Amino acid sequence: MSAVRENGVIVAIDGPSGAGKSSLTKLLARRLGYIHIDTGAMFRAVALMSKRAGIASDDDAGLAELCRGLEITFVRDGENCRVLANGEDVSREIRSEEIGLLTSAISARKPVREALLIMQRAMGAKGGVILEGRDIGTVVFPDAEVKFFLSASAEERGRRRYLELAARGDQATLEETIAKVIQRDRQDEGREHAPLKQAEDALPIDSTSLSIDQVLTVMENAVRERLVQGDKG
Ligand SMILES: Nc1ncnc2c1ncn2[C@@H]1O[C@H](COP(=O)(O)OP(=O)(O)O)[C@@H](O)[C@H]1O
Ligand SMILES: Nc1ccn([C@H]2C[C@H](O)[C@@H](COP(=O)(O)OP(=O)(O)O)O2)c(=O)n1
Repeated sequence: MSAVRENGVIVAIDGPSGAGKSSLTKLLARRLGYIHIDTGAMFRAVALMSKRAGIASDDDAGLAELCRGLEITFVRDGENCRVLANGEDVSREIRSEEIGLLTSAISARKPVREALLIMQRAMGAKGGVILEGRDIGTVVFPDAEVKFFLSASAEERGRRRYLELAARGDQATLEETIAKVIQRDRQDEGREHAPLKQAEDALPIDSTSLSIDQVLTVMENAVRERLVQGDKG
């Protein structure tokens, strides 16, 4: 175990939509016995609750009020993790394409980022966690012991998302899906607050031509090497 923090190290996995963050975080957390924190799901939960409350995506005062009264928790469900918003399981509802697009707008608002930043730091401060998102290694935990920036070509990420949507019966075409991925990239990279970008000390992994297992091996080796370093003090 690392001598760095109480429960182990903090691992940050940042990257654009469809790069493989959720898949790899889930597998790596299982390998290491770490907690998986899906920060994207937290932003999605805020987006869902704002939609239900009729709060516009640019109503910063309304969004700040909403976040003050919102408790987001993760509950292990066998191999999976349920996302609860004020005790309600919203795991499925937050995954719709509509909520995904709304989340991209909501996540650009400063009050939302400030509120979730406090929650994310409280969840991960003791270590033994893997957080996936857009700004983990740059804003949430700039002192994270291990940082990855996981990417892939827009075409490959669109293809992966297209296969996912098709498996859910969604009729979107491959071309439409690639275009949406590129649109989300632009929004996530171009926003003023905590834009998507690679931390200077992050290990870049381009998964365009790598399998999930190949990426997992690279990540696990990097974390275990850091744990050994930590034990040496
Ligand atoms: N290296 C890879 N090769 C092939 N498919 C992948 C790879 N990484 C992820 N996928 C698949 O791509 C889709 C999106 O992966 P996901 O982990 O949800 O990405 P993100 O969380 O970065 O949006 C999933 O269906 C996943 O199984
Ligand atoms: N730490 C984070 C995580 C997600 N976001 C934004 C970026 C995305 O547009 C939405 C949804 O993130 P999510 O990771 O669920 O989306 P993908 O699975 O990557 O398509 O939230 C963010 O701004 N900061």
